[in-house]
Amino acid sequence: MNDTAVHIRGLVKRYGGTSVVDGLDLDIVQGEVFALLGPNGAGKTTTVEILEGYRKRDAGTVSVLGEDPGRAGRSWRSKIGIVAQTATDASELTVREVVSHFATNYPRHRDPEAVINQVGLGEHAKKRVGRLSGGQRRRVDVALGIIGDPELLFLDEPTTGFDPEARVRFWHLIRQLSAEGTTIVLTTHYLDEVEALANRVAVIARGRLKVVGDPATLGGRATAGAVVSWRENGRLMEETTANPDHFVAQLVSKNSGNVAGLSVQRPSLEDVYLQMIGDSADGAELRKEAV
Ligand SMILES: Nc1ncnc2c1ncn2[C@@H]1O[C@H](COP(=O)(O)OP(=O)(O)OP(=O)(O)O)[C@@H](O)[C@H]1O
Repeated sequence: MNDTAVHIRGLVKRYGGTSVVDGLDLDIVQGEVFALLGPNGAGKTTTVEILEGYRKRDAGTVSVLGEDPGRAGRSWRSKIGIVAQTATDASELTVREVVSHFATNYPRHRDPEAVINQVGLGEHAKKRVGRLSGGQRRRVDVALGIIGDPELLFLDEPTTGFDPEARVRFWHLIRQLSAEGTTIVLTTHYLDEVEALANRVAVIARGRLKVVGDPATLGGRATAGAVVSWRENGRLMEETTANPDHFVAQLVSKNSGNVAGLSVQRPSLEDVYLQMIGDSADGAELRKEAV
């Protein structure tokens, strides 16, 4: 059985002679939550829109659920869910009307009421979409993305504008969809979202793949040196060590089991991501912009 949901080899997209996607290779396995991470303008949305069949490529091979998105038809499209970066237009229709109407596009769709509740809009079902707040309207986008019960769901910066409670609720929904077998391609700038949701993450810069892997171990962060800190006689002490388990055991033993303010910190996903981006030309550009 072919368990590859997305297969990309040598993908190129050019605008005015500049390659904004520049020889990208990626494989996304069925059932995984796969995150795309990269600075503004890295080529993430362009790549995703090619995978969705909404942009033409200039070179390379692309297969999404076994078909070329540039040529695939209606039955393929009905297996794809999309939450695009640009939000749904303000509508005079109510949330319930919009979601129910959208459902009729799909041969096999979820129950509109259940979906409205899942995205946390149950008490706003009778409100016109145009009267919702920005974050609530974004939740309508998510509802429309999942109403067709997609096999593959593209989420392009889905939680922008969400309040913290809505984000946690959204994460719960994504985990639920993933547990049911939906493959999810998530583009986000929130590193905590990547850590909370993604099985694997690809870091893209200037249209090229820099690294792909498990967010927990990306860039060797799980085995990188750790900073152990603690308080001794009222002073803050710090030690960088490649073997924090051993160091902490010694510290605990030396202090008869009582170490004040003990903490062990390994590089965060943000640390390794910024390091990777900083190592590239994009980082140099970002630093230049920041001056
Ligand atoms: N239709 C277009 N015509 C010309 N250039 C374009 C077009 N669409 C995108 N680009 C350029 O391609 C590059 C990649 O854009 P893209 O939207 O894919 O980046 P991104 O990684 O999704 O960025 P962000 O994080 O800001 O959403 C950018 O430099 C952008 O200006």
